[in-house]
Amino acid sequence: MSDAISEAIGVVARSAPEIRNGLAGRRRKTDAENASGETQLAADVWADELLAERLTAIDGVGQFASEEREGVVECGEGYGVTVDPLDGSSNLKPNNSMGTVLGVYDAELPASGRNLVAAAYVLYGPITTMVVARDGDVTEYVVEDDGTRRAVTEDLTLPEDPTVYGFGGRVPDWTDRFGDYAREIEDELKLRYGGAMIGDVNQVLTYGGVFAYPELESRPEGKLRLQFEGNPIAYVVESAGGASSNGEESLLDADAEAIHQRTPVYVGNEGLIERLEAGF
Ligand SMILES: O=P(O)(O)OC[C@H]1O[C@](O)(COP(=O)(O)O)[C@@H](O)[C@@H]1O
Ligand SMILES: [Mg+2]
Ligand SMILES: [Mg+2]
Repeated sequence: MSDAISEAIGVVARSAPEIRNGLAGRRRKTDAENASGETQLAADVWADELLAERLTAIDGVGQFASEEREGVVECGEGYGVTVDPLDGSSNLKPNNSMGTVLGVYDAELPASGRNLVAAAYVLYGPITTMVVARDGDVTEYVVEDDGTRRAVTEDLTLPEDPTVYGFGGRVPDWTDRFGDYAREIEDELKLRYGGAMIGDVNQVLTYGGVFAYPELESRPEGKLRLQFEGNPIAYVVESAGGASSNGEESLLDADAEAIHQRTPVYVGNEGLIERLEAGF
């Protein structure tokens, strides 16, 4: 069974250069909406289909779910695999960073983050990198054009002295308690917000700090999805010595109720997440 975990990580790595190269011709909107009610880009649909085909073919993968498809695909016996095929796809038009997010759950989907056995993401930045968390270790790789990975940072951990923050959502839509927290953080750290969770979280992992897509007045449940985004990113950040929260508890402890359920997401250095929870 554990081979299926490596296989899933390998499939995402090997697909990354292909996904990157296929983006240029797929920047247009389709007429379709995903299960979260967002208009899909041609690239979202294409990356979803490519990853679905390859991940469901792995022996030991029993279920596949994606932000870009309604239901869970049953494909055999074994792990539940989730993907956000393209994270931050509204960045495709202005040609800014985007990512791909993978979660491997040893449980039926939707599943608690405590059932994750691995999580990983690809960052399509100036170079293509991949961060993989497994068995408590986090490794950063450069992904070569042929899809092979070269480790560049082993035992990745958050720097102790945080320097950056990035918070999503419109400021007037923030709740008072999140606004109060943001004001404190603005005094201490430097704003870096790129509009793709993966890019924004990767700089928190690199420089230390905090990323949030918070609860909003108009949408207390926030924007990001627990199964495809919140849990895998929490698993990576916690494995790197940081912390995660939905405002009350670790994202990994949140109840999994529906495959596309949303959640507020707060991840970063432990002290910064503790302060957030203390003010909530
Ligand atoms: O445009 P906003 O409101 O800042 O939202 C940005 C957030 O939405 C997302 O783009 C949602 O992910 P998708 O692009 O996969 O739907 C996150 O990557 C990002 O953190
Ligand atoms: Mg996303
Ligand atoms: Mg997406």
